[in-house]
Amino acid sequence: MSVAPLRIGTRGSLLATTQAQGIADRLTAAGHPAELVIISTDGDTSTAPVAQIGVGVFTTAIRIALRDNECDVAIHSYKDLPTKPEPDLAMAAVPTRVDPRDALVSRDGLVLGQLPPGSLVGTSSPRRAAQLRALGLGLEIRPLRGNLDSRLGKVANGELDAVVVARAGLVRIGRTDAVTEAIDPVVMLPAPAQGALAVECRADDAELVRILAELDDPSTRAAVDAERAVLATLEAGCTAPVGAIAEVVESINEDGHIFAELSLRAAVAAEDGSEVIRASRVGPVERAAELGKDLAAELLELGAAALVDPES
Ligand SMILES: NCc1[nH]cc(CCC(=O)O)c1CC(=O)O
Repeated sequence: MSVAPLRIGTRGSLLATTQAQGIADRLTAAGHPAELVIISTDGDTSTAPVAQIGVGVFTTAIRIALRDNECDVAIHSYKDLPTKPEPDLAMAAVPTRVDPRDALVSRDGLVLGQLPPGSLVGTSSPRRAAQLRALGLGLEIRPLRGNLDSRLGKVANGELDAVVVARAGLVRIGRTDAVTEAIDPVVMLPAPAQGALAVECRADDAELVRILAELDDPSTRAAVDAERAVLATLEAGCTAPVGAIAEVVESINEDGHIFAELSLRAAVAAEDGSEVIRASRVGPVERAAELGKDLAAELLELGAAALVDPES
């Protein structure tokens, strides 16, 4: 290996650079000095709703930089990655995820159930909007984009009564103080892979694949594989009203032997909140992707296709 530092490609937002610096620090501590390379993505240069810009808005430019050898490693928020496989890139590590739940940030510390009807709640995620509407609380959903600070600022300045964002983002930038409720997945299922990072490199960079593998957390990888298999099977993208969460849980067999299983829950919601289709199952950790695929098939049997793509 050359002695030049590993170049880690990342977006330039506070959230992105914080999470990428965490990976760089771990690599440096393990004897592989690393530095960040900031890459601007369509999601950074456009203020249009993400659902309009299309899939891969936060990730495509970083992957191009990786392919063009402008960086050696790419770090993405895993939930921003399209589900389409990229055979020339290796998912070299999926580090331990942080809390995957969505978080409510409201004025006056109100939790969801305390927000009066008519409260203005900011989110541009169809998944969050649909699940919020399905609660039947009479909340008014308002579009919300921009970096985390500006989103929180809209609550602080009174423009909105509350916003819903990924709790993981607030954890990473040290703003968990702002959270008024970590929303239980029974109330709102997070986006598939929320709170997880994707660490990619070129698939033919065998030595780097081996080095990055040290950052991998197999339980997080299994959970994310199951959640994203739901999304891929439903042929839904990162802006679809699809939520999923998987967790490795301990089970016990008849001989008293303790073993790990993967527990997966998923939901598809109508954007107007009129319907939410839910399903869940538990299966072997080694069969994470099949578990997700099977669960998606069940959701489709229950009528999910019409909710994922209302035109169909
Ligand atoms: N592009 C949005 C995005 N991508 C990843 C995160 C949060 C952190 C994560 O899920 O790892 C966010 C912000 C949000 O949803 O509030």
